[in-house]
Amino acid sequence: MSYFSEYKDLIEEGDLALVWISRDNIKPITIDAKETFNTRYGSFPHTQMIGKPYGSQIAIRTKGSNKFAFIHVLQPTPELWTTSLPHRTQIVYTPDSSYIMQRMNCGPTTRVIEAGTGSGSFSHAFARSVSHLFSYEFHEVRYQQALKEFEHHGLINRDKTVTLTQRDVCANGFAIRPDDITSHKFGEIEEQLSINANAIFLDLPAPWDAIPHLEGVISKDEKVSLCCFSPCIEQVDKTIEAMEKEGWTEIQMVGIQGKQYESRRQMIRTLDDAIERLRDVKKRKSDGMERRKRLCDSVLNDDETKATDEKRPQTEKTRFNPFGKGSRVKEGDINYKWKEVTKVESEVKSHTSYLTFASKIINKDRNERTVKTLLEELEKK
Ligand SMILES: C[S@@+](CC[C@H](N)C(=O)[O-])C[C@H]1O[C@@H](n2cnc3c(N)ncnc32)[C@H](O)[C@@H]1O
Repeated sequence: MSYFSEYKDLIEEGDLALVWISRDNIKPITIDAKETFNTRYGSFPHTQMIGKPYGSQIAIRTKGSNKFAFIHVLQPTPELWTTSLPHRTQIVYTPDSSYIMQRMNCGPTTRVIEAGTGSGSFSHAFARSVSHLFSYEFHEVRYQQALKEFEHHGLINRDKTVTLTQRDVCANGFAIRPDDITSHKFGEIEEQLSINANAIFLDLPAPWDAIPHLEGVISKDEKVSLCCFSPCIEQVDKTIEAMEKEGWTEIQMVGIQGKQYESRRQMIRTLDDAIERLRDVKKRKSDGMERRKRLCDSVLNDDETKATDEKRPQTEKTRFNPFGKGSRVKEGDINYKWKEVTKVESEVKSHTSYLTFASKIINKDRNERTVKTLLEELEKK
């Protein structure tokens, strides 16, 4: 099965599962009854996970203490995989990949070319949504690792969602033939794979060398979208030059700036609360001054015992104070009033590259028959 596009309820032997330790710490594991997942908080035998529903919390008592350590076992998604995958290269993160896919109108009929495959982060997102992904990687070891991973994850399956090919696309283009190193199994009379791509994503150091090779492998009868992912503005400049030379239009460069928005509850504080708080501050100030004066007097009078034994006056400090100090109240406590607020991260994290988009329509002839059929269908509605 494809772990990334099909859902299942229960955790089973042999499954690829993602262990959520914290937001920044997610680890992929293959469920095996003989294995144990070790963390610095404790060890979790896989047998405790098997048979439980995905999303379950697994808790263990930590060694030498009465506390609990826990993890959550999740089903893989392309988004979670992006945050947990083994990095073989720089990768494309979800804020960029989701934007790119919607800009290129990716859907169940899209045939995508992706180069290079790298760590396969974007490949997993494409594979879930599109009709077919043709992914190219020229580095032999990275190609082999990606092939093994895609097979294990069910991306190269009977429906052949993904075709992975070892190729330098800048030097040799995108056409796939029987003597190429590729995951595609050629039939006896098949001479060349029909690619007919309508979306192309290039994450390469020199996309301008790959762009001239696209003409022969893209769809001729529909609008084709292209996106190049480049960290430097000089690369953008050279890419745009190549796009214009090769007849690509609607060129636009975009940068994604992502921020995390956290939803939380904030206690509603009234004017009475504010007045009470000011009274409390004033009282504690005068109590403190008096105590200090008494302490000085007793030291001057050499009355040390009295000074140390003197009990501190009771203040309102330990009572709940809606302005922060005092006893803590759990967020959402039903004894207090709350409102929903949004906390925004101050830092912008997701900008890793410039995204240069373009489009091309090769065959601009109006197909009168198709237009007539479409208009007739519209009229019927
Ligand atoms: C930054 S990584 C791609 C990361 C990928 N987008 C991801 O999300 O995991 C770039 C990859 O392109 C490959 N590459 C560079 N030049 C290439 C070329 N001319 N043909 C094919 N692959 C190439 C590199 O080996 C590298 O693995």
